[in-house]
Amino acid sequence: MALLKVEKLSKSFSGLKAVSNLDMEINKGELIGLIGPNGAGKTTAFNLLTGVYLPTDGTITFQGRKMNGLPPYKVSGHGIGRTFQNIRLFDDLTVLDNVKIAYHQHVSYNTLTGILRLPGYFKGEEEIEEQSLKYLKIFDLDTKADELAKNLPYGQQRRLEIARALATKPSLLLLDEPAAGMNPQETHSLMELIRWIRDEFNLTILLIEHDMPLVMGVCERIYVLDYGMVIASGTPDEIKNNPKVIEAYLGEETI
Ligand SMILES: Nc1ncnc2c1ncn2[C@@H]1O[C@H](COP(=O)(O)OP(=O)(O)OP(=O)(O)O)[C@@H](O)[C@H]1O
Repeated sequence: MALLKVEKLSKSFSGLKAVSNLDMEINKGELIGLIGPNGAGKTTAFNLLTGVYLPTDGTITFQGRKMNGLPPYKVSGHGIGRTFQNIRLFDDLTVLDNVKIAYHQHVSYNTLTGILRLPGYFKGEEEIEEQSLKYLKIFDLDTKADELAKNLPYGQQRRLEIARALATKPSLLLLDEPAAGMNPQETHSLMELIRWIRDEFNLTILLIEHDMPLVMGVCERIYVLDYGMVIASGTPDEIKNNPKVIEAYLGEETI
């Protein structure tokens, strides 16, 4: 059974079909790319998958459960985590607090324990801090734990967003242009990191990206959207050589 099955998923904005009849099947452990020109519907697809938008039509099935109509916090609770194209950190909180906030929903102490500050509460807080630092270390951000998020360079903010998404303990992680604004060296190490977190955390990853070396280097399969529709899907080699994709997106120079 596919981990994520998307059938005939559509979303219209006052007549504009942003996503149209999208079919997609992703198996556990896969690393999948979603590419296409600007305005093709990629971010809208992510917003549908995470409950930000209600589909106009179609179904989303995740781990055998229908996800249509669930609000974002419930989708996240079921194990779909994401990052955003426009970084959405809490700018005026520290790097550590940005991760702690995400981790909070997974620690088991009840409200009364929290209100009364019983020993279980402190154990919970300690555990959150320890785990959050662990995530920061993975992304080489542990030495920045006490800095304000807004003071980090752009590439580090992007890594912090991924760390925060991981702290929600997803089984499916959606990354929206993780390499945007990164230099080639940062992009290369991000590519290795994405592979590593997939293996280390048993993740399935779907990523939107315009950086073709990253997509082609890291993804096992790729879906290509154009005007909201899938125009091709396949391995990086199949996609690179697909005339429709070359015409709509990649351009002749990539052949
Ligand atoms: N909330 C909205 N209201 C109206 N139109 C929208 C909304 N969100 C997206 N659109 C439109 O839907 C289409 C798809 O947009 P979307 O952002 O999903 O594309 P994209 O493939 O992610 O593009 P990019 O690569 O530039 O991020 C575009 O024409 C966009 O203007």
